Amino acid sequence: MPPRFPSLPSTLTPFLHPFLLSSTKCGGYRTLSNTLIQRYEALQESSLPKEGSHLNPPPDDYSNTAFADKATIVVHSGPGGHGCVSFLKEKFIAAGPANGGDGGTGGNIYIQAVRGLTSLHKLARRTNIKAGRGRNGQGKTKGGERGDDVVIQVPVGTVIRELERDDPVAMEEQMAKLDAGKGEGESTETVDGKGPWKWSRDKWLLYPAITKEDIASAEFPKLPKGRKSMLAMSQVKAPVSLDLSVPMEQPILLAAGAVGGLGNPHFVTKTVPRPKFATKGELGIKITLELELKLLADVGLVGLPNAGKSTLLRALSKSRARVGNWAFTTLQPNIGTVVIDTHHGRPMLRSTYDDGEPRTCFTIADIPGLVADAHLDRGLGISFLRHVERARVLAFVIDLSNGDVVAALKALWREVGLYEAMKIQEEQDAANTIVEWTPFETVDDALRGSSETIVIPKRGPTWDNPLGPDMFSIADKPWFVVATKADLPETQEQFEALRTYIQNVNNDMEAHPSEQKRVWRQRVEVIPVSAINGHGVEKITEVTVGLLDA
Ligand SMILES: Nc1nc2c(ncn2[C@@H]2O[C@H](COP(=O)(O)OP(=O)(O)OP(=O)(O)O)[C@@H](O)[C@H]2O)c(=O)[nH]1
Ligand SMILES: [Mg+2]
Repeated sequence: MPPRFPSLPSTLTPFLHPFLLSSTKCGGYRTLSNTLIQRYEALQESSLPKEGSHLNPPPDDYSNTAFADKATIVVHSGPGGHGCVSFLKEKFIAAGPANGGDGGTGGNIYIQAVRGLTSLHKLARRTNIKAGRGRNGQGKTKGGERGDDVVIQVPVGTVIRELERDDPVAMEEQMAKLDAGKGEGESTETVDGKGPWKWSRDKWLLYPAITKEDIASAEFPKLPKGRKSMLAMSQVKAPVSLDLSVPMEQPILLAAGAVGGLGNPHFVTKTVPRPKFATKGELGIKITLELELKLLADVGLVGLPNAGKSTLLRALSKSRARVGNWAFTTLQPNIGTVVIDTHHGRPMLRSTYDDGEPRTCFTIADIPGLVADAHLDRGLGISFLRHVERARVLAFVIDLSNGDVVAALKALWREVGLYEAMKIQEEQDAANTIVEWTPFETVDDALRGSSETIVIPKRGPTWDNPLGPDMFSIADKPWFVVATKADLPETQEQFEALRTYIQNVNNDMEAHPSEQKRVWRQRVEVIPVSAINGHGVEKITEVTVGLLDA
């Protein structure tokens, strides 16, 4: 068929600007006036933004988005402040009563999943996170101030697992229990060994002017047991294992600050009216945690290398992802935020989260290009596919100027499908693992080599085990196709081929490109865009919001 309008170049622009070629009632084509054609052609010629603009940047105009999806941190709750040894000093009182204040409680460590964060890179840089120490008690029965709390904010979709815990108070309690079990009625006081006194030197704070004789003759009271603050009751149960998949209104307590020491008035007895000692504050808890961001972004851009994913991200957001006319420009994910409500006037689109709260933005992840056999770890392989698995909606970015588009889409789905099949197999293997172990209880056992076989049953993720195998399906995710580089010549046929193919998939006349059985069954959209000009990209926002709200 001859071109419908011979004077126009055969690019896809007609379907980006269909009004230019709309047919009239009588079936013929509306004749465009010469001036309109001229303007249109001028638009065509100057259609590529000049090099150096935001959407067609030189390769060195980029900023690396700091991104990390894993972090290991050590959190320390604050140690308690020391109790104070002090005595009232008044003009006519020679030896005033004890009035040392208690030490302040150490700061707590909280954790909270919030919307708006997209990466763990800030946490990955900070290995140790410490809450403030409680202040020491002071004279005149003045208690020490509390230590500063720390709230660790993580993106929604973070899974937290405890690797190691050092809780001195709990350890002490355990030891005390063991001791109590050994000799009934025996005192649990620690014996320093050297002196005649029954006290653990590192637990007590002594008056600076105390003499050896004082110590030797002093009746030290029973050492207070390792104490915990009331807050410790509401601490997350050890070992910590959390799957923070929804935003939290209130942070939760990971590690409570340790209690402060007791001031000397606590130790006043008839025999010791002016105790020259107080206790030190307890030590805080130290927990090593492994954080992993399971949900990467709302939308993941899946495409072959050089398809135009990073340019598309630039067109949709303020991202300065690196763009270059070669494969593998992008080596790690760039996350961009698409703002749909700037809080100036009416929002561009109305959208809400599952909990009814209005959505003001969504995130897009531009990930490295996918090559054939990526599931066998070619190209950036598995690391790339791991990111695909984590997006809520997938946008397949197809370059209309680069050969057979239907084949490109099928190749992308094939890789994703193969990866998924491999992952499911791996997880099933892991889930059915048989662990053999030999609990030698007696020497006889060891000699006979008796062993016990434990089969760990297949389990899905639960609150206790959020890292349990999850039988996810990538083909189950909502998806759409972005046909990009529509400004280039000879792309219209490719777009038509792609549209026809997707229509057939939508009408069940073609198999789903993933060739999986359980697939997302709703209407798949094909959106033509020219990302480099920013044309047609609003439709992507509209479709994405529709899918996220569904
Ligand atoms: N004409 C035209 N060129 C485009 C368009 N989008 C991207 N390009 C060009 O295509 C090339 C590759 O773009 P990128 O955005 O870096 O592609 P990518 O998919 O991120 O590439 P990798 O990160 O390597 O996978 C660049 O030279 C872009 O200027 C478009 O809509 N029209
Ligand atoms: Mg890129």
